[in-house]
Amino acid sequence: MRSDPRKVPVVVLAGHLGAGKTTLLNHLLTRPGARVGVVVNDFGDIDVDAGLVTGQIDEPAAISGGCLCCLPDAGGLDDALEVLTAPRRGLDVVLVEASGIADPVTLARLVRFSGVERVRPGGVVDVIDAGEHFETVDTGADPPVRHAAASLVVVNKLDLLAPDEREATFARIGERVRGRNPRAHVVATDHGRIDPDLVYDAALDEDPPDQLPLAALLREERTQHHVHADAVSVPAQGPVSPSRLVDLLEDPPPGVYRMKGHVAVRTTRGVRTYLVNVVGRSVHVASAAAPPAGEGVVAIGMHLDTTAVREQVADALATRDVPDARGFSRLQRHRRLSR
Ligand SMILES: Nc1nc2c(ncn2[C@@H]2O[C@H](COP(=O)(O)OP(=O)(O)OP(=O)(O)O)[C@@H](O)[C@H]2O)c(=O)[nH]1
Repeated sequence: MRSDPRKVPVVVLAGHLGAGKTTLLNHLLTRPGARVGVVVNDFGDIDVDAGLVTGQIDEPAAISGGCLCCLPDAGGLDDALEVLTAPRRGLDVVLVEASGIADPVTLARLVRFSGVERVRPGGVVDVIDAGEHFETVDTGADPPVRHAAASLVVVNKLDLLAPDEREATFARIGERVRGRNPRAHVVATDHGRIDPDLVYDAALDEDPPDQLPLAALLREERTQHHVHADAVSVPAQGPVSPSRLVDLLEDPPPGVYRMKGHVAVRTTRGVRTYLVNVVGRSVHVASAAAPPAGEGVVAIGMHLDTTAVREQVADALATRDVPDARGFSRLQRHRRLSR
């Protein structure tokens, strides 16, 4: 059976917190020629990811405030897909970037059973943080169920491993993925730099035949629910103290695995804005333009004491509108190391 050309493939970009989904998405959007629509699911209340999507699209449809698979009615996913698959838009593909806590099996199901007529399931791309995978995702005796949902597995961040560990780690992840899903395509990369055709070609696949694990999983009545995660979003009211900010980034509140957001700092040459990212133990700081919706940080983790986390993050983001040379040089050091 050939696919209906009037339908638009919808590809889910999944991956654990901070694995590199937004980075991969931005890489895909640099491909000239493809007309791509984007849906971004930010788990916190601040649209950090939506603000970071760059490239040749009008504007991403942002679904924030919770994880897609937990929000009632999938949090408006069908509404976004209805708009993006409208024939007058003429899109070749729609990419849905899920929050880092979303379960790929549930996401695949949301697309498969979407009420939108012009949607065609285009597969699941699962981004893996090569350095953290065996600490965060693949921690049991059996390979994780999520591997069954992926049509393409992108083993990312290999640059963060020692050169002599890369091949073995990639092979080990591939073996575990194929333990669940012999058909999954597994690629190695860093910074999401994969051939975009891999994603778009995955989108050309017909529906998987019934014997495939995904089809069976999708038929199951009970969906797999992810471990409950909490997000604490704290807006900043003005420039912050770089010393306190760096203290926060280097030593996040207990249970916080992921932090991201924009912050501004007063320097002797004016106010500078930074994009900050924490994933596990790694801290990434980059210069950024001031976000239209204002600065702020989202902290995400499992079983958080949200009141304590909020207080700690708010303390670190308290306004301090005077230059602090020592703090600034600590922040700049992180920025240099992040390049
Ligand atoms: N060194 C290195 N850093 C990377 C790579 N890919 C992404 N990063 C960095 O990792 C951090 C998280 O990347 P994102 O693309 O925001 O990850 P994400 O999966 O979208 O994050 P969530 O949506 O919060 O789950 C950022 O600081 C990226 O610059 C990589 O391959 N190597």
